[in-house]
Amino acid sequence: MSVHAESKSWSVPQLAQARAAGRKLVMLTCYDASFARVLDAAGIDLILIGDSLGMVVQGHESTLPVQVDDIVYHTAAVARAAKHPLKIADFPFGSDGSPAQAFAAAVRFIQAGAAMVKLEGAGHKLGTIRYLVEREIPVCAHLGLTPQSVLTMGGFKVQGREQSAAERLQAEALAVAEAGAALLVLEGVPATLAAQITQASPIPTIGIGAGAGCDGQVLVLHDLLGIDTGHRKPKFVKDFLAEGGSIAGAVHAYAEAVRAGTFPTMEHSYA
Ligand SMILES: Nc1nc(=O)c2c([nH]1)NC[C@@H]1CN(c3ccc(C(=O)N[C@@H](CCC(=O)O)C(=O)O)cc3)CN21
Ligand SMILES: CC(C)C(=O)C(=O)O
Ligand SMILES: [Mg+2]
Repeated sequence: MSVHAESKSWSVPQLAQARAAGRKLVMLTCYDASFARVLDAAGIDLILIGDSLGMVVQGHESTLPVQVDDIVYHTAAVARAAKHPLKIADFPFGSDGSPAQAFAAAVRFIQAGAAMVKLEGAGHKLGTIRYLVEREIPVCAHLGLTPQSVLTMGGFKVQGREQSAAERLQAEALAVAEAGAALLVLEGVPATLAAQITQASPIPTIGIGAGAGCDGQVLVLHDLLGIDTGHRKPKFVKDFLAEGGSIAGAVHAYAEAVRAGTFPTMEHSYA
């Protein structure tokens, strides 16, 4: 039996309560049971079974080859071991193209142990968010640098730098909340813009490369452990293993830094 830093299990309504109480939300990606035990014991609030597994576990150049079966498999492994964190399963590319298709995948994610599902984008995805929420499936939105848009973006590029793009992002953030999303990941967005979006947002925001003004932070687990995944390292990545001294210590150091507001600094953000 592991010793848990937090004894409670997270529920979706508690996300808004944490935000109202001024408590930062600490999220990490995780793909297997052994690491899930470490994250659970360290008191991580939210675990994302991210489609980033395509790059850090499967060795692909992008997240595009990931399948629904892969997310189901890894969600089940994580859910067996992590009891307290809220588990969020990431829709892989092409699995959320229509509301009915997304619903079928979401049911598999929930039955594998997820409590929430995450999808990239707004636009036609707003209808899908509404469709899932009406069917009692909690949804996390994801805007800004959406890695599944790598082909149209022409690479993993910071989003919202021009005024028109910033305004579009602000409108999308309000729209996903209006459609029923309960959480919003902001990735690869200038820190000032992410802070403005967070202030205007009716739902909590989680940043990755979006500055310290968000309501919480997320990182890819392998990045926090300083593992060379063979891909270009984004500016927002910080190796916590050096200061943490061990894998559990690194996860702990990350959680403490997010809660204290000492991570990220501008060194790990975009101006
Ligand atoms: N290990 C890992 N960490 C991640 O954060 C991550 C993945 N994999 N795979 C899926 C996506 C891809 N991500 C990425 C990948 C690269 C950059 C990157 O190199 N960005 C440039 C931005 C340049 C600019 O537009 O100014 C950078 O210099 O940080 C950002 C996000 C985030 N996600
Ligand atoms: C980087 C996070 C937000 C993600 O979507 C993933 O890990 O797949
Ligand atoms: Mg993802």
